[in-house]
This record gives sequence, structure tokens and C-alpha cells, in this order.
Amino acid sequence: MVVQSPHSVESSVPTPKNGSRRVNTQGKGLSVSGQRRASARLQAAKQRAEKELSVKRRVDHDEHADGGSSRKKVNVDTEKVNLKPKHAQSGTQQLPAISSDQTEPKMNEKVAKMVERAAKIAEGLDGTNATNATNATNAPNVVEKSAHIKVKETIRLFNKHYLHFVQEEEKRCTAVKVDKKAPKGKNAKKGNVPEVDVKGKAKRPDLKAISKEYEHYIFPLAVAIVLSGMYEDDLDNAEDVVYTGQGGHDLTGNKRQIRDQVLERGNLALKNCVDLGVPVRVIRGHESASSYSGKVYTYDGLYKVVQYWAEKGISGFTVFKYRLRRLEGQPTLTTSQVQFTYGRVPKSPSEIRGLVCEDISGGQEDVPIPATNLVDNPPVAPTACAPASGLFEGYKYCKSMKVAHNIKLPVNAAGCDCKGVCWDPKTCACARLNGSDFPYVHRDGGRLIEAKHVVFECGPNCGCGLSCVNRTSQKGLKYRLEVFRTPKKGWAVRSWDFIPSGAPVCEYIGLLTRTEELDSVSENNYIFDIDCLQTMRGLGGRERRQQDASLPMIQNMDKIDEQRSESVPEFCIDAGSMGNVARFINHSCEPNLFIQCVLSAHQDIKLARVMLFAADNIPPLQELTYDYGYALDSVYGPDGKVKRMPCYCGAEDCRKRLF
Ligand SMILES: C[S@@+](CC[C@H](N)C(=O)[O-])C[C@H]1O[C@@H](n2cnc3c(N)ncnc32)[C@H](O)[C@@H]1O
Repeated sequence: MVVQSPHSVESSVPTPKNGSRRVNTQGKGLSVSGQRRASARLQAAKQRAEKELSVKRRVDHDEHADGGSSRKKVNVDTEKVNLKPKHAQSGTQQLPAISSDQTEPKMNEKVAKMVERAAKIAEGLDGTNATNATNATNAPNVVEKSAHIKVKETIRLFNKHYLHFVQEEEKRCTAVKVDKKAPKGKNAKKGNVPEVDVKGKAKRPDLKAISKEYEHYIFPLAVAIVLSGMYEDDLDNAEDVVYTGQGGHDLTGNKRQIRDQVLERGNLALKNCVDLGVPVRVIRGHESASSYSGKVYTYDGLYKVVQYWAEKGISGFTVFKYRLRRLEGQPTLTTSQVQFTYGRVPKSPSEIRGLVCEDISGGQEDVPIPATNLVDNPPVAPTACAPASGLFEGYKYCKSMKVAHNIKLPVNAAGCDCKGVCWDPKTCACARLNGSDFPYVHRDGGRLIEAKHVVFECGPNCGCGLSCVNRTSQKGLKYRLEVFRTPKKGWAVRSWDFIPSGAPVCEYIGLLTRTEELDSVSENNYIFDIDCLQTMRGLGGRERRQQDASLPMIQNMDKIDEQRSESVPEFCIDAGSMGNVARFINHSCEPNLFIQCVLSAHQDIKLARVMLFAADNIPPLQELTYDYGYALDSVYGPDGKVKRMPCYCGAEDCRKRLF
């Protein structure tokens, strides 16, 4: 049950070098929200190449060259789409059949408008999602967001609100604890307790997040259902589906109802679809969707929920029934036609199919990273996996950053004076740098609430210890990652564990190098430009991330910019010959990770750490990807010609080219 609205999560990204294989950090946004562009560095390379070409043409033809061809950009909608439902009354169980045609015309104008809009959104017809992006100097190549993307964005927005409320609740709990310990009466000291309402009642953050974003609307509202074939009362003939509501059945899988169903949650959401005339997407799959079994689900089509009623089912218990009718023009498919692909998380190494390396980190990481290959015959392992000989033909696995000999890292910042763990954002100096709050919540071992220009973590000179929440990105790998071979993209990475949105996945590790050192390198797929500054300034058409205006760094930005007329990333991370698991993470036009610049020791943004965080709740075995952020036609080969690389990410809205 999802509603749709906008959200853009930004990221910094990797790029290839000299046309071929350079990863750059500057891309932004997770798939849907912005232009892809070349890094300033790539632009400079392009300008150089153009200049050379121009001179050549002048010599050849004794005339001026066309030096100003504009880079093609893909502008993807940044418009907000709101479909906000409000709490609906709960109904009785024994309901007369009500059809959408019979819905009483007593809804006010606002609700009526919302209904109209909701229906359009669900059908992907809402015109507002085709608004062009911000860069007025380029003719917008408008790409309409798919319904799928809109749902994803809505979930991201929900996750952001959810994490904000988790933080609020965590503060409330801390305040209660501190309040209990604090001396009362005359001895009471002011300033011990954070300013939160300790008497306030706990309320589930997820429910709060829903009501915040959707308070004016009827809620819950279903946008998709999974036809699982798990209910004995289902009737499914492709055009007309009689769908049984949720709950009350035997969870052993024998399809038996053992209790009455109640008009709540999914059942209420579908009733609201009838009342509001909002269509739902039908997905054919299996009940265990929610257990992340790795099966593939197939989108069937859009259906109108035309009617609902309650009746006694085969086993004599009350079940809710919904009649769904396929909208005209939608393709047909029945559950029996769907081919499931089973992907199961192995319980032990002996269960791993296609195992070619037990741990590519050779024991360096706390959690081993196996590599599997079910593609090649004979199966090869990633080149770093030759620990027996100690020789590495390709690259060497390293879990922490190596620094090139000609780079001197800045001195570490003074840090905060907190003891043990940091908890009061008013007194913690590091929290103040983040806009007087901690960027993370404690839940699930630390989750980033939202993408920022830069995250300031506690570091070597801080009084707190490693368990401090403001060191979330410093705690090493948490999830069981696997490197696996793909047919078209080489190696790729996935997780065996569920990864919640905002959780740190890994840092991009390699050799910290000056970018100029790599100017002559033509074949390196693993270079990541550290260009947080460009993202912060919104240069090259980049969207700026939300950031607290009190940040000293932001206030000094104009000065920084004056000093550097050309904002070219000065440093990069080269994971070509040494690196960690991040070097195997592929690009996707619809990624589930985003890049976040983090400062945890010194405060020089040009040398920030590059972290990958989960942008979504990521189920096990889903490939982990981020947006490399290439502008099309921004990559040049040594011959000065534009290089092109096909993208095989497989996303619905894939733009078909990596660069
Ligand atoms: C940082 S590496 C990623 C790991 C790489 N697949 C490997 O086998 O080592 C980047 C390179 O992977 C490949 N790649 C990544 N994402 C891709 C995509 N969506 N489509 C095609 N190739 C991709 C390209 O060759 C790219 O230059």
C-alpha cells in the first residue's frame, strides 16, 4: 500500500577516465531526479579535446571550428506528485456489497480533486510528472517518470520521514532516561535534559511518518496487490479477479482460513480504492514475497477495484472479497503462467552454488565476502582471489585507504568533548557541524536519516568511543556481501542480508591519489573522483543537497569558489590495483545505493571519505548499485573521439548508455 510523492536523494558518483574506464564520484541523484553530467574534470578533458580538434580543423580547413557544441543532458522530472490519504474510519465486518459507481457524491471538492489526481497518478497519466529540470540553458529532454519510479520515490520520502521520527523517539527515550537519573527539587540543574517532552506518549514512527506526509488524504490506499494463489477463496481468470482480503488464514501454507478477516490494513486500503475509484497494479507472485525469498514477481497490469463485500468463505469464516477488473488495453497473464526464479540465501559455504572464492578479502573484513560464478565455463574467480600464492595478478584487496606518497593528509580536527557516546546535539561539537543534530539514528546499528552535502562524524580526537552513533560509517562491513559474476557487466555485488534504507553498506576504498597523476591512464574502470565540493555547490547542473545553512563550511563556500575558478576534483580514489568490495559495485539507472561524502578525521572536503549508503530497503540478493552519473557524450578516448558504453542495468527507465 503505497502512495506517491516526490523525493530526490542525491549521490556523488564515479566516472571513467579518458573515455574509457574512469569512475567518478560526482553524479548525483539517485536515478530519477536529475541530470547526469560529466565531472568538471571530464568537462575540462572535453574542452581540451575540443580545443585540439578545433586547432586541427583550422589547420586542415583554414576556417574556424565549431567549438561550442552543447553537451546532451537527460533531464528527469523533479516535480512533486502528491497523493495523500487520510486516516479512514474502520468499517464493520459484515458489509453490504458497495460498488464504485454507488459511492455517494458527498466528498468535498478537495477530496474529489485528489481522487481525480490519484487515479491519474496510478494510471501514470498525471501530467505534472513531466516537468523539466532546472537547467534553463539546455533544451530539456523531458523524460516522464514511470509509475514504478514514482512509487519508489514515495517510499523513499516515507523512509526519510520515518527516520526523522525514529530520531525524535530516540531523543525522547534518552530524555526519559536522563530525567530519571537527574536530581530533582532544589538540586536540579538546568541543562541536563535535552529539550524534548519527556511526558509525551510514544507513538510508532512509521505511523507518524504516514500521517505527516498524507494527513489530508484518505488512508490507507492500495496501489498494488500481489496475487499469491494462497487463499482458498481466490478466483482468478485474468480479466476479472476476485481477490480475497488479507488475514485469518493458516500460515502453514495449506490455504485454510482459521479466523474471520477484519476490515483493517490491506483490506481497508482496497476498500478505499473502491470508494475513491483508484486503480491498483496487480503483481503475480507468491505469498512469501515478504520473506525476501528472492523469487521474481511479474507485473500483470492495472485493475480497477470495482466492488467489495464480506461473506462467509469456504471454511465458514468471514472473508473480504474485492472484484478487480482489468483496465482496457492491459496485457493478460494468470498466476499459473508466471515462472518463478528461486534464489535462496545459503546457510553455509557448502550451500553456495558456483563458489569460486571463499573470501575475496582474504580474512581482512570481519564478514567474509565469497565470490560466485555461475556464468563462465570454466568459472573464474575475481583476480584478487589468489591468496595461496600471495600473488595478485589483478588487484589487491585492502580494507582501508592507502595514501599516495605525494599526499599529506590534513591534521585531524579537535573533535568533541563528549564522553562514552555522544547524545546531546546541543553540546556535541560534531553534531553542531551537522546543523545541531546527529545525522544518524541508532536503529539497526545506525542509519543515515537523509543524504547531505557532507556528514561530519566524530573522529580520533573526540572523547566518545567507537560505539558512538556519530561514527556509523567507521564500523566496517555489517552485511554479508557476495561478489557474483553477471553475463554482461562482469562482477557485481549483492547482500545476503536485508539492508534497511540509510544503512551504511561500504566505503569506496583504494589508493588516494592526485587526479593529475592519472591523466595519462586510459584503461581504469575503478577511479572515483572526490568531488563533494561540486555537489555542494551544485556545479555542472548538479542538484544541491539539503544542508543546514549554519554550516561554517557552506558559509565559506563562496570564498572557496573565488579561489578556484575551475572546480576540478583534485583528488581521487583509484581502486584499480588495490581496493575493497566497493570496486565491484556496478552502475544502475535506478540504483539502490547513494554516495555520501563523510568527514571523520580532518575537515578537508577535497579529501572526504566516500561512503555508499542504502537508498531503499534492499531485500537480500538484489544487486547493489549506484548511479555513476556520467553525462552522455562526456567521455573521450585517447583519439579525442566520444566514447560510448552500453548500460545493461536492466532498469525500466534505463537510458541504455553508461556514457
Ligand atoms: C567499478 S567497475 C564495476 C565492477 C565491474 N563490473 C568488474 O567486473 O570489476 C565499473 C565497470 O563495470 C562495468 N559496468 C558497471 N555497471 C555497468 C552497467 N550498468 N552496464 C554495463 N557495464 C557496467 C563497466 O565495464 C564499468 O566500467
